[in-house]
Amino acid sequence: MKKIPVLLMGCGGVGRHLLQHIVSCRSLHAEMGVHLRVVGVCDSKSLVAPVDVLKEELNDELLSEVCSIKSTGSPLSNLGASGGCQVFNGSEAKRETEEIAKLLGKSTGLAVLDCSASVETVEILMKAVDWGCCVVLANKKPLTSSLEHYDKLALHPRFIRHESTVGAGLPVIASLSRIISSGDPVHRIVGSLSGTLGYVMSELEDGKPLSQVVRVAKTLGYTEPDPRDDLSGMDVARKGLILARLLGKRIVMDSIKIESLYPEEMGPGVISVDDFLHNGIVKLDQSIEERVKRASSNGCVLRYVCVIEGSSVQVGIREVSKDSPLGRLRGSDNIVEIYSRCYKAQPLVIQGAGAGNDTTAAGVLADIIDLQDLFP
Ligand SMILES: NC(=O)C1=CN([C@@H]2O[C@H](COP(=O)(O)OP(=O)(O)OC[C@H]3O[C@@H](n4cnc5c(N)ncnc54)[C@H](OP(=O)(O)O)[C@@H]3O)[C@@H](O)[C@H]2O)C=CC1
Ligand SMILES: N[C@@H](CC=O)C(=O)O
Repeated sequence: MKKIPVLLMGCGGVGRHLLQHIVSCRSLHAEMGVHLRVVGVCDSKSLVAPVDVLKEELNDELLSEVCSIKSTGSPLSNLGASGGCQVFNGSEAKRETEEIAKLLGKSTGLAVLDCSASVETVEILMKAVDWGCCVVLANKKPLTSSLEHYDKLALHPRFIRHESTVGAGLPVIASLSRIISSGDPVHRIVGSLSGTLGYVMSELEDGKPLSQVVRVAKTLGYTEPDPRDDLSGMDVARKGLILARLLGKRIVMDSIKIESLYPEEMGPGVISVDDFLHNGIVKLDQSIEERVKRASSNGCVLRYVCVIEGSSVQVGIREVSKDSPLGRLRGSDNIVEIYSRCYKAQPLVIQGAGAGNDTTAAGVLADIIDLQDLFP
């Protein structure tokens, strides 16, 4: 049986679903001759790991306990050391995470999984790459910070997978990578890349207020931890940047034109998430309702669209015909249209659920299995 050691950073909605998928797929993976050996789980402050990471793993019972503790909103540190596992907190957790990555990266191999929404993981990811670890990302931030970080992560393409960073579990990165490696030049990508904004726009069409649908989108697991990351267009811009960089464009976030759905005075530096969701966003209900009605009187609907063409990436609201593929999109579905030499008149179209913890975690799991040939 091939053993793949994995260390998970981030145990929120996506991370917990991933652990549940790993456990529920045990017999399927055994039939495939693969066993995922969980050697560490981190949240923002703690790490839980077996005493001897070379020989032991966190067993399925413990993984279930981790999931139930985190699903109540409690910190991982509540777990307490028991049953052969150790809990490290604060700077000790960071140090120990690095020790595990160094030890296993250089011996058995290790897949470091980033299911956090933090930019702080970049530091360990950079070191993990140097130590020979594989990296699997749901987190878009490491790929959308500086070009220096991007280049380092992308240097060994066989060692990195990040399908869930664009379109959640949809095969967007895999399809685009195949087109690129076949030498088929991609001219243009047009897409609705946000599950949250797709859901919001189609619910607005049904006459619901923005404030209400954003709160529902959060409970459904579609939004980023701070839904303003979606509403500002930043999350879509990150996806656009990831696709553009995959196409070889040397661009940075500052060069992307982004339309935000809320004004600066409701931004993260000014009011809290709770304040925004309970008091701020209701003030936007009327203006967006009017915009939806204006579009409807033209036979159109609003969609938050990303267009990548040449070295330009633009993201913002567009009025599109109700009968167009973008206009027919419902709920959290994403659509990505890729135009290339081979897909010139009719684009290659990828469409389906583009957000949600279940599908995102499934995408991460498929990425890990895709790396199996790199492990002894
Ligand atoms: N939900 C979706 O549909 C999709 C999500 N994604 C991406 O998946 C990622 C996770 O999303 P989601 O699960 O909803 O987010 P959550 O906020 O639910 O979970 C984030 C987790 O990351 C932990 N964390 C924060 N900082 C660090 C750190 N420095 N090191 C280790 N762990 C850390 C948090 O710890 P603590 O619990 O202590 O706060 C928390 O457990 C995001 O990057 C998101 O963009 C991608 C595609 C689709
Ligand atoms: N918040 C994101 C989640 C996936 O990346 C979205 O709504 O698309």
